[in-house]
This record gives sequence, structure tokens and C-alpha cells, in this order.
Amino acid sequence: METLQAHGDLFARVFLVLVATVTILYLKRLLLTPLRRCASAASSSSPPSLPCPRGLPLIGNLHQLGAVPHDALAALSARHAAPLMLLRLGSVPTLVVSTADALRAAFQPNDRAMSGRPALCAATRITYGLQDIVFSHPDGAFWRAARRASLSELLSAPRVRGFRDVREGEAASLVAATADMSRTGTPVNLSEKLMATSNKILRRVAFGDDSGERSIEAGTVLDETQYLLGAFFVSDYMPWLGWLDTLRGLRRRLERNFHELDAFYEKVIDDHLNKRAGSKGEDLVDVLLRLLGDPAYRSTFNSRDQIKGILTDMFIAGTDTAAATVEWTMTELINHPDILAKAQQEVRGVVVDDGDIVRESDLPRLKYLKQVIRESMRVHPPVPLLVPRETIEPCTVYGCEIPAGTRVFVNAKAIGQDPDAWGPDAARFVPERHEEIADLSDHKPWHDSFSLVPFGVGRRSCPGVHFATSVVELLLANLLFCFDWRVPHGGQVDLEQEIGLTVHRKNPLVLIAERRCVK
Ligand code: HEM
Repeated sequence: METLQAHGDLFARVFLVLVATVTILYLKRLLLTPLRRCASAASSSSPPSLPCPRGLPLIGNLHQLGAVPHDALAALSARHAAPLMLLRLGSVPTLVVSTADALRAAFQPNDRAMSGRPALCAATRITYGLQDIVFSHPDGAFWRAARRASLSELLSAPRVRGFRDVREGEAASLVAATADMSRTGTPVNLSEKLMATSNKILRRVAFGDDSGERSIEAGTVLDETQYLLGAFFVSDYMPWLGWLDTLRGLRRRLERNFHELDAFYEKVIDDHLNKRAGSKGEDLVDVLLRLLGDPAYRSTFNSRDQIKGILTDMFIAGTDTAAATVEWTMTELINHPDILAKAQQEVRGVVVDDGDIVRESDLPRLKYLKQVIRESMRVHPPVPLLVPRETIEPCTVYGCEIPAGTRVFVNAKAIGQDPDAWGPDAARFVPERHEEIADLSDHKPWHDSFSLVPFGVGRRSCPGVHFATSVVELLLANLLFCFDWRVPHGGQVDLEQEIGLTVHRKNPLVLIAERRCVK
């Protein structure tokens, strides 16, 4: 869910490299002084200021983001001993937060000031002019109403529980398909299977797509939406060069995708309006249509475009992230056979049914599994820079003034590796470090923490935690319960990352599954 992250775009890269090269030749001298403070002059009387690693003309610090921006930013912050630093990305002033203490200092007193989102090019178009939850302005009545609806209606605990059959059904299909492959010893592309399963769950929950009839149609359109929301639009960083996005064909792709998505939603909404009387259960479209007629929401929540914007949120925010979490967790487990064995022992000891499959009613007893998931999200947060923020008013951090309109990146990955928060072994995968959390089923700790923030922080943090953890725990528990796993040719699995909307493994996770004997 991070727009900087699609650095596979050749044209933009060539352009940036050209600008950087020319600038380096002319301004070599400047590079010899790599760090300055942002305030005018660092005298004893000048106000305190944050470190600002020196950038280049025009592009500022863009070239320092490298191929994996969250890792490059973590390295930059460590190099300058700067838990908080100010960069200029193109023409955009950007605050980067890289430790738990810095996050607390920046957000605890300034939650409101930090709660804006930048109006990024693709997001603005796809969400009908920011009429959604993820990207809308926090000061508008609409965001408050939509956020309230997401917490009390769309993603509330009872609503999430109500979709249990969908999750269990899709988990059973995943197990069945994997069992087929295990019979012939065919390696399983887990990355692909997890993505398909997570997609299917979201489509069924959001659109009631039980038959899979709409899956192909929705799949291709939403895949393109996902790509575009993660693409690097030059205009998001250097607005005066926005014409480059047109030259690169990105604007045309965006328009086409917007219209395809719109046509798809219109059809889904019309179908729901037609079938409503007497149909069983509510999917998310039904809920949104009901809210549209609800007097409590009428003044702010009153158009089809808002329904469509929120549906895109649910799909984009919910699919990739859950799949990536299970993918990274399985990666770490396969690389740590002792932890894998311990997690399997727990799930196999706890599931009391006829031994066929894990049900959601089994999950509360899987304490170690929950520790494993927390540890995985610490080491591999699926959205490592969260969704970008923007200050909506000036605020002060460590005594330094941060102006309104500053973009804010919270480096959740760097924070998860912060030795002051996690100790000298922060780089190691040790699920037991979460043992002390009394109730791992309680989702509050995710939102109260400043040291473990895969779901974000403060008033814009993820309202989908409950939904996400239900999917992740069920899929993972079933993979561990039903199969033994090994790498096809032995050895360790690599940890290379593919940068996109959400960070997945670069190389798919392909493993051999052996179906465990069941009675
Ligand atoms: C493992 C799965 C997930 C992860 C890691 C994740 C992560 C995030 C992050 C990092 C943010 C930004 C938080 C911030 O700015 O502080 C976010 C926001 C959001 N997420 Fe999730 N998410 C997940 C699953 C879901 C699901 C399943 C849904 C809904 C179906 C969802 C809906 C949202 C929405 C609507 C927002 C915007 C909140 C706002 O701006 O007010 N997420 N998520």
C-alpha cells in the first residue's frame, strides 16, 4: 500500500538516474558534506532542527530510496544516527520515523496533526476523488462517518465472525488442493495459492461472489488497480514533471482501469439491489447499501461513489496483506525447523475434532501460533512504510517545528528491528519474545504499541486487524496441522523482497507438502 514502492518502472528510473548523474557531476562538492541540519544556521541561538541528509537538486533524496525503499531508509537513518530525519523527495518535504521512541515522540502528542494522507495521483482517481476510508481527509465529516461504519459495521468483531463459513470453506479448499499435489509429490507454489485463497475470501465477503462467476472479471481489473496504486507517479513527487506520467502511458492506464472498475462496481451494486429481497446473509455491498439509507449516516454517507471507494479499500487493503503475512511466516518457519516443529506440535495437540482440519473454534487455544505471527509481522511487516501520512497542521517533534503539508513515512520494519525496543537480538526470529502478552486474542495491543506497528498507529491505524488475523491464523494453522513441509532441494529459503503495494517474497515460496496421516 505504498506508492513509492513500484520501482520497476524503467522510464522513471532512467529519468531519475540521468538527472542524478548530471547533478552529481556538477555538484560533487556538495556531496562531500553529507549531512546538514534543516534549520538555517546551527548556532547556539537557532531553534533545534532535525537531520536532513543532503539531497540533489530537483530530485532531492529520491535517489537514496534504492530498490527497497524501507531498507534504504533504515540504512540512511542508521548512518546518520537519525531516528527522525527530514528528506526532500522531489519537491516534497518528508519526515521519516525509524525507531519506537521517535514514533512515540512524533505521534503521541500529535496524533491529529499527523493524521492526513497525501492526495496521491492514482489513489485520488481510483477513489472517486478521495471518497474512501484509506485516503480521505481526516477533517471531513465523511472520513469520520466512514471510519465509524468500518469499525461498527463492516469490520466489527460480530461481522467478521459472521463470515466464518467463508473462511473455513476457503481454508478447506486450500488444504484439498495442496493435498492433491502432495499425493504426486508436486512442489506447491504456496505464494500463488495463498494469494488466490485470500482473494477469494475477500471477493466472497465483499461481493458475495460464491460461485466464482465474477472472479475472473474482478480479478484482472483489481490486479491492475493494485498495480496502479503501487506505481511510481512522477507527479506525486515532482508535480511540474507530471506530463511524464502521460508520456509513460500511466495516465491512460489509470483512466482505463478507473472506468473498468466503475463498470464492474455498477453491475455488482445493481445485482445486489435486484436480489436484495429474501436473500440470505449480508455481504459488504449489502451493508454499504443499507448504510446509504440509514438516517444516522445520511448527511455524510450518501452516494454510490462512496460505496465504490470503500469497496476498493476493502479489497486492496485486505487481500495482499493477509497473503503476504502467511507467506513470510511460512518462510521463517521453514528456515527455523525447531520453531516449525513447536508450532506444529501445538496445533496438532490442540485440535480435538476428527483430525481433518482446523476450525476457527480451535484458534483461541493456539497461543504459540499467535506469537509466531506477531514475530513474523515484526520482522516482515507486509506494509513496511505503512500508508503515507501528511501533517494537516504544524506540529513540534523533539522541539523541532514540522510544517503542515509534510509527508510522513513510518518505517515499521526499522521500528521492528530497533534494538532499544527489542534488545540486541532484534534481528533474530524468536516468537517467545511475545510470551508476556497475556491475551494474544485481544487486538488492542496492536493499536497501543509504538514498537510493533504493522497495522499502523493512532487514529488512522488499520480497522481490519480482526478480519486480517482471523484469515492469517486459520490459513496458517491449517497448513501446519495438515502437512509436513520441506524445501524441494533442501537448504534455506531466501528472504528477497518484491516491492509493490504490499511487500511479498521476490521468488515464490515453493515447498513440498506431505499430507499428515489422519485417522
Ligand atoms: C495483515 C493484514 C493487514 C495489514 C498488515 C494492514 C496494514 C494496514 C496499515 C499499515 C494501514 C495504515 C495505517 C496507518 O496509516 O497508520 C492500514 C489501513 C487500513 N486498512 Fe489495513 N491491513 C491489513 C488488513 C486489512 C483488512 C483485511 C482490511 C479490510 C478488509 C483493512 C482495511 C484497512 C483500511 C480501511 C485502512 C485505512 C484506515 C484509515 O485510513 O482510517 N486492512 N492497514
